[in-house]
Amino acid sequence: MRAAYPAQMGIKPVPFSWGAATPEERGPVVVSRHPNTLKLRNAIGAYGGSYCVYRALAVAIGALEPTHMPNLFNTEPSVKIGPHPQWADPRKIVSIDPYGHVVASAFRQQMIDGMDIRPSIAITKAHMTLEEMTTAVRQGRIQVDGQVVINQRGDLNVVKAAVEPVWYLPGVAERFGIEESTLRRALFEETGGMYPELITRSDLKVFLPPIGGLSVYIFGNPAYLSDPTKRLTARVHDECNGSDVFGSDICTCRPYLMYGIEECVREAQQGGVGLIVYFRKEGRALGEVTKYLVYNARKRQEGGDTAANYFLRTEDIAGVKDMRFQALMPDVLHWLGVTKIDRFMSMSNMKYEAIVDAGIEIRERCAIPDELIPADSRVEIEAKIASGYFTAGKVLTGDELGAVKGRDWDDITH
Ligand SMILES: Nc1nc2c(ncn2[C@@H]2O[C@H](COP(=O)(O)OP(=O)(O)OP(=O)(O)O)[C@@H](O)[C@H]2O)c(=O)[nH]1
Ligand SMILES: [Zn+2]
Repeated sequence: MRAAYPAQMGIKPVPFSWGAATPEERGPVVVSRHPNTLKLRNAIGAYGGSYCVYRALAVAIGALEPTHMPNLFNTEPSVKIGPHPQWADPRKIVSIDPYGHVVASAFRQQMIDGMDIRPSIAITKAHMTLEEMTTAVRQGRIQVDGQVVINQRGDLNVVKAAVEPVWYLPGVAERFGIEESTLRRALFEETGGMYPELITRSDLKVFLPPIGGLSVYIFGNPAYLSDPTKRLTARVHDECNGSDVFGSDICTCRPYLMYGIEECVREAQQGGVGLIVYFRKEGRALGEVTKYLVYNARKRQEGGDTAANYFLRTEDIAGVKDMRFQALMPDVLHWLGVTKIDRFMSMSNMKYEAIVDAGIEIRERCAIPDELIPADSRVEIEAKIASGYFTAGKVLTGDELGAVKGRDWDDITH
């Protein structure tokens, strides 16, 4: 039987030095409670982000052997990313493991010796078919070149990566200007006391939090991302399932994402490279339940759903208007070796400031074109612009904001 709190005796965490220049000097992130690894753990939490809970369920019902170790044969990255100088700076990357994709090769010997070490990043390649790209090709906005756009249907050739969070707690605390102990206490409390080691094992500095990660989509040659002589168009997007997947018209999320992809494709076809980073931070990281509660409150508001009240309603319910904390977001750009972005497909001042604060130059900010904004999402976009989002146009105030109204629920007949 595996003890919940193993005796301290014999505990010998694998040496680990965040921000080291090579994976060998840095050491592997060892978090598994596999019997071979239990006493060697140098991190808190579990592999797999939020999916560790499903793994628990699989073990609980007997569908998965708790001692199963992955066979990583042939799972290596489809393209080489890095190493980049940013990886050797303990301050530049604090929320992902820059060596997360080279685990199988860098720590081969440890794995042969029986250690349970897992990649936190996987890099593959794919084709993707999107209705908007099919239309772009049909309307002649985008040409088929056989490389980036591979056929008349507008199918795209991409390299993509999945990245799970790996937090270096002193670095995360420093990024937000707080004490590490304050961060550890809040993480312990707000996860229902789920990770006692946050409090009891201050020697363990790495935490794999049970949250969603991010996906990276690269259009064109991935090596160009870190080449300052090549142009880069990029969009960083936070998940909005209702719009991104299901086409809800209350916000601009999918139209902006698709516009970003089209511009990435265009950049890649002109000899540069395109990048989309997609974060699992639903509803500004407040979650979809909060988001829908806000939608209800907005639509039932006396005087209608107006831009003037947009953020107030969110704050009433969630206590804050945003929990995405973009300060950690640029880590993935450092991982990719990005030093400047030529065209940034976003109006968000929070994303912009986080990237510029991380020392990455943004040369041009590109707003979503007016014709792509669904009527009901005027409320959102005008409220965002009034709160500081980038625009080349007019910033509405006072009564003007109150006059921007969304669709009434009365219009919905069922
Ligand atoms: N809580 C809440 N979240 C929303 C609402 N509408 C959209 N969202 C979320 O807001 C986030 C929007 O992220 P992005 O599409 O990256 O856009 P942005 O950060 O606002 O800025 P841009 O880059 O200019 O598009 C996503 O996490 C959405 O799920 C809303 O009414 N309430
Ligand atoms: Zn949205």
